[in-house]
Amino acid sequence: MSTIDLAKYGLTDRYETLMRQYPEYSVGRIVSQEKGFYRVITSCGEQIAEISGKYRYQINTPSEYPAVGDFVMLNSIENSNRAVIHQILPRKSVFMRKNAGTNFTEQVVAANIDTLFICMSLNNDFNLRRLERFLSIGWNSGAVPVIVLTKADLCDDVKSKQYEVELTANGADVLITSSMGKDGYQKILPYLKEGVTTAMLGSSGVGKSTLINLLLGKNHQDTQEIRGDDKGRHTTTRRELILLPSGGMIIDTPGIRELGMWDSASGLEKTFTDIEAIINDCRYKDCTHTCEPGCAVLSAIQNGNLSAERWKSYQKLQSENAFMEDAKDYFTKKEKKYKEIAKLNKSLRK
Ligand SMILES: Nc1nc2c(ncn2[C@@H]2O[C@H](COP(=O)(O)OP(=O)(O)OP(=O)(O)O)[C@@H](O)[C@H]2O)c(=O)[nH]1
Ligand SMILES: [Zn+2]
Repeated sequence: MSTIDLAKYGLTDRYETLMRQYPEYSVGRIVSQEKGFYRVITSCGEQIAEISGKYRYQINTPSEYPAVGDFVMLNSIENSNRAVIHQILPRKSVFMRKNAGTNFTEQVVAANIDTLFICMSLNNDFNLRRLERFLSIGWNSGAVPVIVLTKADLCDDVKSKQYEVELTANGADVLITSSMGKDGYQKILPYLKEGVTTAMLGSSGVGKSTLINLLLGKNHQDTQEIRGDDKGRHTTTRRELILLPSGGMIIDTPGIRELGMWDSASGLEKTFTDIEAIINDCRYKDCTHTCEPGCAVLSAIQNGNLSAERWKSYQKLQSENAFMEDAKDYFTKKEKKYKEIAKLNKSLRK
């Protein structure tokens, strides 16, 4: 059986002390959250875990659910790669997302991030007010923000912009990067030490994925083989807490991205009124805009009224939104169901 050194995954003395309260369980760190289960890295490898019914019943607020980056106490189910989560160890830092318009007020998008890279591009995205907002999200979380100015190759007054940012940064480090040159991301490397957890925050398109891919040296969508499946099927799983070859980790979740998504209170519709109008002209109400006759989106792209890039960006933001909606829906339903079952059990025992 493989033994994994959890220090690489950020298990420090702090957590070692905290986990001693639960000698009956072993420790693991959540690397991704999927519909209905978590992937947890443990000293024996990756396991698929669910929260115990008892823990779920004790949950009072959504923030008590485990999230990517959490250290959890679990017990493994023998002869399987499954486990049950019984406790979350106290968080060192936490990123919350507020859901406007629902009673689902706060949700944890990631936990235990040490260093937060706040990315802002030196060209179109440059906006000191937004930087201030991101900095406050960073400081509030408990992580240490580091400002990463991207796309230096597209800016001809780097020095003066750097100066403005340093005045706004209020003590946070400011790094200049470009993903065009081979070495444009080197300044980030000193922050990626073994056991350190990082994340990238910033508006869409500032170059976060490009930087992450450079740091990884490959595309981070892993293809994993499902073992024990007679069809030898392949599935794509997205690991959201990723170990970097340089040491250290990066957390890249749709939730974290979403924190950087909105510049103001405006929603997707407001940002993409042009696309919403085009979609209205599709022949079919349930048009998927992929192959249908009379699809207004496809013809707008073809005749140049809509750029394929803008369409791609819209779809990306849409799917991030859908992901959050699904998660919200799942939690609400599951919570309700478990509470009902627990109540029923309680009344039967009386
Ligand atoms: N010129 C230049 N272009 C860059 C640089 N970094 C990224 N880009 C380009 O900018 C575009 C957006 O980059 P992404 O890495 O997808 O941006 P992102 O921040 O991950 O965007 P989201 O996934 O929407 O959050 C891509 O076309 C990149 O090729 C850079 O340093 N210089
Ligand atoms: Zn269409």
